[in-house]
Amino acid sequence: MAGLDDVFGDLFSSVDAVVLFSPSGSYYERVTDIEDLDVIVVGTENSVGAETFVELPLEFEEIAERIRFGLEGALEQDVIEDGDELVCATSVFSDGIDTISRVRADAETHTGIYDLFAKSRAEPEVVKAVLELAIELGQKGQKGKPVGALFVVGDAGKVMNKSRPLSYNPFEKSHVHVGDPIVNVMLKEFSRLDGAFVISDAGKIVSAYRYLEPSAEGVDIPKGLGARHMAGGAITRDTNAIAIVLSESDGLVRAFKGGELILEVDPEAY
Ligand SMILES: Nc1ncnc2c1ncn2[C@@H]1O[C@H](COP(=O)(O)OP(=O)(O)OP(=O)(O)O)[C@@H](O)[C@H]1O
Ligand SMILES: [Mn+2]
Repeated sequence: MAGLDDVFGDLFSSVDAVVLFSPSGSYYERVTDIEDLDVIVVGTENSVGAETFVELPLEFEEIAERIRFGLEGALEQDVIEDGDELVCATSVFSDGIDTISRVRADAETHTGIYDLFAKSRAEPEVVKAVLELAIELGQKGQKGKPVGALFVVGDAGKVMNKSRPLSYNPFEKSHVHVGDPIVNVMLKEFSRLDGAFVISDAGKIVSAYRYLEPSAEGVDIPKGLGARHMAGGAITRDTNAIAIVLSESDGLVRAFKGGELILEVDPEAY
């Protein structure tokens, strides 16, 4: 008679490391007691004082995202290597760890999502709020029609210096922040109009209707993307901003950083 170990034991054979997502102190200690086992802790803070720690800017709700982000960070920090076999332990249904996934580290599936959040000037929550807004706008469009939008996030002073107004700035004297539901409605409304939104590191809407005039020198973005994407990509080379672009023509949301396309998501997949 086979036991559960015969069936599920494979999950644990020839594992290179165990990745614990936000473990409790006692859980962490029990796992580190196992001989010859590399243990990596991933979480928003290193509350267990782990030797090897990868910081998450957010607790991703979606487990696949949480794991992908954690592993991308671990690869980035060289605490795991391409091809490593990993056991990832995380919580889905309770406060404690209740779910195990066996995952193979794959440097090629690098999405850039770690860089986007963890290595940007803007606050992770701000980056997340803008990304979510762009995805939502991509799903619904504006009054049923597909809509495009360009958000430039972070390093706003420099971005303002490399752009000019296309019209009067409706956010001129306001102190409103992205992520606020009312502000998101305004941003969606204004997305029908031309130009870019400029957002500060802390999420303040600095301006709408900006025409970006970055130098396009050394910018390498995929062929076939138009002026909005070129301007969005180029401003991130000229400044320390990131750009999140919703395409009106193909419906995809793209993020640029350092003049490069680093993330491409289909809003319909969310
Ligand atoms: N330099 C720029 N700064 C700010 N906004 C711009 C700039 N260039 C273009 N846009 C905006 O992008 C809109 C679409 O332009 P275009 O079709 O060339 O871009 P695109 O990259 O093909 O985007 P889409 O995929 O949405 O069509 C323009 O109507 C304008 O609002
Ligand atoms: Mn176009």
